[in-house]
Amino acid sequence: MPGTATRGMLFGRCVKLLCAHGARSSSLSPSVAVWTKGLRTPAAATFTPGQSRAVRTAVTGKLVRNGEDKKAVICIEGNIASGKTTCLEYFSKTSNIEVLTEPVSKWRNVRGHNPLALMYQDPERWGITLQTYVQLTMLDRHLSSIAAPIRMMERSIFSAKYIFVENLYRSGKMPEVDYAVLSEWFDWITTNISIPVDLIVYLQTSPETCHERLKQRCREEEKVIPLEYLESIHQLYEDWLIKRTSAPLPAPVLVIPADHDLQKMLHHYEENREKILSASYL
Ligand SMILES: Nc1ncnc2c1ncn2[C@@H]1O[C@H](COP(=O)(O)OP(=O)(O)O)[C@@H](O)[C@H]1O
Ligand SMILES: Nc1ccn([C@H]2C[C@H](O)[C@@H](COP(=O)(O)O)O2)c(=O)n1
Repeated sequence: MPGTATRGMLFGRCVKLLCAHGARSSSLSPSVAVWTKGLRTPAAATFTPGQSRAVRTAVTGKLVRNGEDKKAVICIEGNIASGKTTCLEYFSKTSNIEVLTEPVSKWRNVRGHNPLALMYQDPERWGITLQTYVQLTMLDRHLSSIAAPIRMMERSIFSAKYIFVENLYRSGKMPEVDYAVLSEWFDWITTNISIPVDLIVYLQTSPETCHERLKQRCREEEKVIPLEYLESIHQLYEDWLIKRTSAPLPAPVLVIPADHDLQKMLHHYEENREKILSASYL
């Protein structure tokens, strides 16, 4: 139909935009890898031996970033200040693992603006702004090329939506129209782009522990966070990853109790090393 863009055309434009942006000035990872739309029929796949970026297809019909779909993806999930960065730091010393922390520095400075601070100051006005940017930067994290065979990420595009956007909306701090627009974006992305996750590691803490660690970390923007905010985030995490009643799980969940002191936590990480890394055999 004249003037009507198909989904494929829309995606083509989207990828071209990302490429152009990456090449120009974006602080997002440059999108230079070859992309392909996964075909529904595996028999129709074309594969050129010896070319690392050869065209590959998937049975799902989703767009796949070539080569990256073979790597294991582990997402470390948990409340604010639960110890995710500390956990990633520990595993960063393991060869074969590339860790990708949450792009918080971008959320604190996008072209001179601080949407994280704005969101905490006035969530009704700035929640959509922050969460739109979080969604983009988390997608960029999921799709970035890495050299190692195992990708360990802090959080995911899934928790951004199922925990933080959901929390803003349910607490009445995000207007319904903002929630609807963010949901449309999220649904489009997850329907059309392959975002594989092999394992979720849930650092399970009490909100009180996080509150203490948050105060200790003393991030300027977060000084206004009350215990009740951490309780809401905790409840949403429990509903998603433990009760499994709220939103789809993108991967199996390994729960690590994380209220313990640092030394004990490092010991727990070591104890769970094999279970965590076994995600790469799946
Ligand atoms: N097991 C622990 N016991 C005490 N403090 C911790 C522990 N793990 C992390 N911390 C401290 O708590 C704060 C938040 O930890 P961090 O790893 O940044 O959490 P997250 O990345 O989940 O927000 C930091 O100051 C960190 O040094
Ligand atoms: N979708 C998201 C993700 C994170 N945040 C906030 C919460 C914290 O203030 C900060 C970083 O989180 P941490 O890694 O310390 O747990 O970003 C958010 O508002 N929305």
